[in-house]
Amino acid sequence: MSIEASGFLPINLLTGFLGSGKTTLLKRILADPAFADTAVLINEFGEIGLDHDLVESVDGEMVLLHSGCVCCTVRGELAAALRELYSRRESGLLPPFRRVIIESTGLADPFPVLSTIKADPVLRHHFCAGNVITTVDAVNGLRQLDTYIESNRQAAIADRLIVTKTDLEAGCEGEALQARLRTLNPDAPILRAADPDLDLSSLVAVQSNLSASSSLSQSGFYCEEPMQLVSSDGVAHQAAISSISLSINQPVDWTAFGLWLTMLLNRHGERILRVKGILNLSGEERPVAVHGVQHLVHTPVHMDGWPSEDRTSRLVFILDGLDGDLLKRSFVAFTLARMPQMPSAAYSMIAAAR
Ligand SMILES: Nc1nc2c(ncn2[C@@H]2O[C@H](COP(=O)(O)OP(=O)(O)OP(=O)(O)O)[C@@H](O)[C@H]2O)c(=O)[nH]1
Repeated sequence: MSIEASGFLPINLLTGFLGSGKTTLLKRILADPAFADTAVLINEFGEIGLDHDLVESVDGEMVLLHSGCVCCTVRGELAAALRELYSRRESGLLPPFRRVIIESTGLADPFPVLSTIKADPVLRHHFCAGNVITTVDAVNGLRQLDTYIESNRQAAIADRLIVTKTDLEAGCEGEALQARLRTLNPDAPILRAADPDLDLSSLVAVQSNLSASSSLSQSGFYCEEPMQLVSSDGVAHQAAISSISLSINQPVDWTAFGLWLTMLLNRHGERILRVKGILNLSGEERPVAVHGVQHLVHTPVHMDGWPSEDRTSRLVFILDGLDGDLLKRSFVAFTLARMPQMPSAAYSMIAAAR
């Protein structure tokens, strides 16, 4: 009996390190009419949540879990949000969605997230295990696996490993990354996001040979005792990681901003794990989404429109050991400049930051 036929609603966990392409993959899945009946929960690290704004024009229910990481600070909120989704579905306030996808933060340890769902008596009776889908960045993935234990855990627990950004990949890192992933997780298929034949239904499909109730205990999805993994340098991070959110309520000059961001990531990319934002650019009606992952600045993308009346430009940075105040001061110096040249104060702060 397939799980969908059993009446239990599969919960799929979409995980993967910061900036590895979770939201991009989620948008691709939700754009497929086959997944129209999907409820989505998005969790973000950082006080301004942006992903729900970046996932544009999605039918269905989308819930943003605010103010912290789902694996440590908002576990209760996750369980409550799932219960609420279910009860609204039952009372007809929501369409009868047939699966849930949770997009975790890029820093989430997936094990506590999964245990949270298993531990909740209400959820256990209505939901069942779907797949853990883990995105791995072909450009930054090896370095992230070397440095961050979360990245290893995310790869190890995956039912499906999706290597992203293979279109940007240089040199022979691809093979080394593949070998590392195989060591961490010998069983999960390793797929490429760029593969035109990537079968999305195989990502969110559920184990068809298990009954819903047995899958809760047998699948790796619900793991009581997380396996112990140690990053290659033997150091678990966490303490030094922080996030800062910046906003600016006047139109931004793209040339100056692009220069500021490029210099910043160039100089401090090692310690800037992620930057993302929505910008209100001078002379542009539509907002522009900007993304950076360590030293990599992605091509900015024009969004279809503003997600709300709010036209404020918003940026979120996730930092590892970099002084957030200094970054803020540099940003303020940048925003005070009226000319499209790099304001010297911002420049010198970037250069001076240690
Ligand atoms: N070239 C290329 N860019 C990609 C690919 N996948 C994602 N990106 C880009 O990588 C950047 C980050 O992608 P997101 O989907 O926002 O990553 P994320 O994992 O959701 O990020 P966080 O939620 O902050 O952890 C965006 O600019 C994407 O367009 C890919 O396969 N190829």
